[in-house]
Amino acid sequence: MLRLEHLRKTLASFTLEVPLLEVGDGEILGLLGPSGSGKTTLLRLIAGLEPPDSPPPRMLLDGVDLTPLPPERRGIGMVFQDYALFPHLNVRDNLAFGLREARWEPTRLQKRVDELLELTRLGPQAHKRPEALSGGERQRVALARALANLPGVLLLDEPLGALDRELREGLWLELRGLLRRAGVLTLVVTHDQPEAFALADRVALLRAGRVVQIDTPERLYNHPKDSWAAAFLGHKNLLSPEQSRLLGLSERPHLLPNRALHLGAGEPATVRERLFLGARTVLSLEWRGFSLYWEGDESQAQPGQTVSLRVELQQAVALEAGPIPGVGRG
Ligand SMILES: Nc1ncnc2c1ncn2[C@@H]1O[C@H](COP(=O)(O)OP(=O)(O)OP(=O)(O)O)[C@@H](O)[C@H]1O
Repeated sequence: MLRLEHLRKTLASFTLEVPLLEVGDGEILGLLGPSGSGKTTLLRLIAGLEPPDSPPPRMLLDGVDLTPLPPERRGIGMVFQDYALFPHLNVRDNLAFGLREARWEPTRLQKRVDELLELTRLGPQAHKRPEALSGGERQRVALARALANLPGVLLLDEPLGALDRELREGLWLELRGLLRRAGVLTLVVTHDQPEAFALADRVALLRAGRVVQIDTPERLYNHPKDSWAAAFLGHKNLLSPEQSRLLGLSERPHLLPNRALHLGAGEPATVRERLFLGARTVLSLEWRGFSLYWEGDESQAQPGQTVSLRVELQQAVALEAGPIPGVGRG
């Protein structure tokens, strides 16, 4: 288990402050937050690439404090966005490199490389150099190399960031499966909400150097803490305290999740805009003077038409006050 206590780092006007963070054995924790929220700084502190502020924190890995140890003695594997593979070495030698440096005995080393090729299903590519690999294959080599020396913790910084959107989505299943098979406690940084949800067992949401909420993807999405978290996680229908009151809810911010909105058998709503996104259709609706977004499998409703909308207000989720205003009125 990894347990961080009283971790603090100031960089110019930015401060990262993590009073307590625990990650379980074999757990994949996603670090999700906007640009500049401190995700990379947190990884760098754990890896020992950045010194923490004093008084020194405690960073316990299975009870051993990593804080005084240099990076190479922390038992941490890292994958950066650019993968940093050795271009002149084939896949097998890229994987063997660190093990040779660590003076692994040759038979044990070859066995470990074979295991890694099997784990990452890179056997057929073993004799190719990085230039002859696809983006996804390079990413797997980088991951295999980070796992080579049996690290206690794996740190992934935007591991799919070098790949384009469609390829990234295709690799979520593969990467998730690979991490599961590897069974190593992993922290994975991403600024992409679906990616964090797809890869992680739990997600820590960072804002301005603080972990504002940490939970399973489902609970985080269904019960964001405040309006900021709800908006960052992709929710569109946020009500201000005043709007909540007008709808008969308590006078605090609320989230109307998509499951609360049903087309058919309700009150009239005017379609302002319709977006067809392939698997989903999005409608921007005006209902009782509120702007609401509906999202579903299909709707043929066109801008200017009136549809019937049923809003289940009992599904509204109460939020703490946050900086994002509610949905537009009028
Ligand atoms: N060496 C440094 N000196 C001064 N400020 C720094 C330094 N490194 C990072 N920062 C600042 O610390 C803050 C957090 O940076 P960090 O890279 O951890 O954020 P991030 O969440 O990983 O962002 P991104 O998603 O853009 O990579 C930013 O405001 C950044 O400008």
